Amino acid sequence: MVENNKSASPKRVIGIDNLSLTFETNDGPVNALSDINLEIDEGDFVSFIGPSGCGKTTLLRVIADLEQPTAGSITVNGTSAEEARLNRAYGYVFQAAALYPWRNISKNVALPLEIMGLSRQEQRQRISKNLELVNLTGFEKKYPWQLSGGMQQRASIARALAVEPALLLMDEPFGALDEIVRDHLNEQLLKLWAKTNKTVAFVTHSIPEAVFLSTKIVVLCPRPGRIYDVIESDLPRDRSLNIRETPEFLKIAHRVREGLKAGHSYED
Ligand SMILES: Nc1ncnc2c1ncn2[C@@H]1O[C@H](COP(=O)(O)OP(=O)(O)OP(=O)(O)O)[C@@H](O)[C@H]1O
Repeated sequence: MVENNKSASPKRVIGIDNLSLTFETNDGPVNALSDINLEIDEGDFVSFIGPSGCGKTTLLRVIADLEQPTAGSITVNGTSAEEARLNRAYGYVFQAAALYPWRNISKNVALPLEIMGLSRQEQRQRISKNLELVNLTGFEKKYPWQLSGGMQQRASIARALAVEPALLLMDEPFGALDEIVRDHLNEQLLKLWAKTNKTVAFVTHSIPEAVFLSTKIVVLCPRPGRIYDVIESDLPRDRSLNIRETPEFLKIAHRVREGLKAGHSYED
């Protein structure tokens, strides 16, 4: 019998069931995440948006196995989060580019590849392929401080991509950049996503950024950190920045804003 591997339903990349995480602190317990249920499929671009302290970073860190839930369960790429981490199933991009100043761009991208023990030739191939993906070909020998903030962030994305993960975890990668640079990088990121078919989990504080980038928007609210709304976007996957003026875009942005307002205490 010929096995048909093509299933109608997409592959589940992240499955989160009744997950909670409480930090024990000197001031008592902090319920960073409470009863989270979420499914993310292959090729999804999912944004997490919510006020400060609602658990966005903690959720990303749980997916990355950098924090352990106190209740519930999580699978990443069909395995435990720990196994996924050991299998290098994800690349992680932080808010600050976190490049090593004493290494040039090429050597920064090479770092995880050196740790993986790849041959020099394989390292060279991956460096050149991924710098090309983020439009940094020609900047291999430059040091981080010789590049703009946006270019540094692109270099850190290239470094995350170089391990060839199926999943990209991005924690406010463009939060510190001005709006025009951010717009440009948003467009580039969408193109890169379309080209590579990665699954992306993306933390942001920006409503337009979340709506522009995502296939699914998860609105969180704090104390305890929980999901308030999950919005499946019906915008076409192939989009340009002009889409932000359309009624369809504004409708989704409105729903996100309403969710944020409902979960906001304004005490902070
Ligand atoms: N290691 C930790 N120990 C104790 N409490 C923590 C720890 N990490 C996070 N918290 C608390 O958990 C809650 C969620 O924090 P988290 O950083 O995930 O929020 P966030 O939504 O990412 O916030 P921001 O938008 O400001 O980055 C906060 O109340 C925070 O103070």
